[in-house]
Amino acid sequence: MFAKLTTIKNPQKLVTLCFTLVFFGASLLMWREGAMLEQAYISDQRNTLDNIASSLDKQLQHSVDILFFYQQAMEFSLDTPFITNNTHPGMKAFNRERHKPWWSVSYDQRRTIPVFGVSEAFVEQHSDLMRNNNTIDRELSAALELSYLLPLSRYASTLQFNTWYISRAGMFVSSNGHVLDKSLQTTFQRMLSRPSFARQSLANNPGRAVCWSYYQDKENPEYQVVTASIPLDYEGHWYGVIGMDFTLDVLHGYLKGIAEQHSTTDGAVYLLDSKLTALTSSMGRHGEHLVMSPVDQARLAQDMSSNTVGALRMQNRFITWAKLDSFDGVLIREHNLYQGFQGDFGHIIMLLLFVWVMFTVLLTGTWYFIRRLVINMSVMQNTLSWRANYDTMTRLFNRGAFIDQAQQLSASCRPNTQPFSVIQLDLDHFKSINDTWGHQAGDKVLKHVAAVISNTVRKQDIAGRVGGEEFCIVMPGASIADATQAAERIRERLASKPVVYSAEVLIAISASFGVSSSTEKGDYDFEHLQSVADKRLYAAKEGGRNRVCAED
Ligand SMILES: Nc1nc2c(ncn2[C@@H]2O[C@H](COP(=O)(O)OP(=O)(O)OP(=O)(O)O)[C@@H](O)[C@H]2O)c(=O)[nH]1
Repeated sequence: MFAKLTTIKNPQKLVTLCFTLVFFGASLLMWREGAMLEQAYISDQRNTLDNIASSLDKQLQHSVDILFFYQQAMEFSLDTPFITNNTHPGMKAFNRERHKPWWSVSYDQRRTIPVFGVSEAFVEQHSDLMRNNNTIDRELSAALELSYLLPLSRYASTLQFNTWYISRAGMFVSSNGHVLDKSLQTTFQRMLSRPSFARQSLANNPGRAVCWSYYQDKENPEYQVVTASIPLDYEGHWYGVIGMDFTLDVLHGYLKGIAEQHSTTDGAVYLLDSKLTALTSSMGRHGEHLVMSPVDQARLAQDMSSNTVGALRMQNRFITWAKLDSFDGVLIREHNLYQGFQGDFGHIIMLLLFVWVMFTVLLTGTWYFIRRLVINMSVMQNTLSWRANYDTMTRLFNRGAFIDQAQQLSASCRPNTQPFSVIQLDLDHFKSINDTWGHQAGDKVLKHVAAVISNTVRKQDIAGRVGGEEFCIVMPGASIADATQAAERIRERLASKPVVYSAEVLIAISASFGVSSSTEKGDYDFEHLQSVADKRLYAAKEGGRNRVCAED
């Protein structure tokens, strides 16, 4: 195992790979933690908004229940009126006033709110209006009974700002009352034009359900209300509409209060109508703080088409939404990134991020340190292994490694009887170079000789320094003649050029060569071939040096 590891070519790459795996593994775990926290955050946000929506729903439903109570009271009155003929004081007053452009009838000044009305001519001008003399006494009776009940609504803890009844016979009752002057006609006209009235016709609301609408007065833009309205029908005839107005101020105050109750002051809660227009919010009377692009609105609408509560991330904002049961709209809560980080979940995420950054820094530091260590070890190992095989001065194989290589080569040539030759080389009078110019000069000569050998032999040949000033070359595929020629070339190159030791000192050198080959006797024993070459080298020395001897 260790041996395998030591032969890995790029241990630093392996270290980097291991650290990368650890980094990605740990980051994945952190990311998973973060994703789980995000889910918990989303559920928390949803629950909070769901609670707010339920509270608002409860309040609105309570108001709507009161609206139904008024409707039933008026239906009961239509069924069993207390005014049954024209002799009744209320009827007498109505008959006196009905032709005036504006009028009021009140039954008991202390307890009731007056019933206000417009003229006969006004009624005739409007296609939606109709004053039926056969039913007007019943309707007036019902309106007067409602005027008894409406002052009580202030004791019910509801959100409404104004409760009213508008009759198609040209009269109305409003819990906020009215001044008896010509503005009454304008008020009546405005009430007719509001969607809360128009949407309650038999054609527009065949199911006779509660209708929610938003209204902003064109002449007085500050007057903005959300209205719940229900029709008043009796014996198949549509008499009028009972409604409740909730001003944006009231709704804003309610949202603000409830948001504070749920400790959600760090994020705004908005009330949106069915067209996803923000009506009001916990931040301000209007919903103008909410900025939603058409794309965001489309995403929200799509999400809302299949759920009643949900959450969406929009750029750097987080939106939770909940549909309201009683109101045809939606409540949304907006949290920006900064607000998100302020809460408990934000703190945990920050801590997680901090741990991840610290871990990454430590891991990077450790990776750098270990990588450097491994690189240094690898360089040291390579140097040691090179030194085990090579001669540091000449950069040729050292004696041991050369003999190993030469034996392997001769063994590989033997099966095919491929020629295999050996050249043994010894510098002439090298001692006198050392003695004359010093050991440094001798070393330079040895390097020069090694360079000449390396540049002269072929790629497949191997050269080594086998003694002090002794070299050996093995040549696979070379016959005795080829090897002799090669030895001759080396000899000539050495003898023809002196070694430049310094500017003034040129050292003339020569060498003697002994050559042997398997082509002589079919002998592939390297040691034997080397000893033959050695003997011939001595013969060359004996014969006067600076020569090649290739035979006995
Ligand atoms: N500078 C240097 N000298 C070396 C090194 N190794 C061996 N020598 C010297 O090489 C010389 C070899 O001398 P000898 O064996 O007498 O041979 P020679 O002087 O070349 O004479 P012949 O071989 O007979 O021509 C010795 O003086 C060694 O000290 C070396 O690495 N560097």
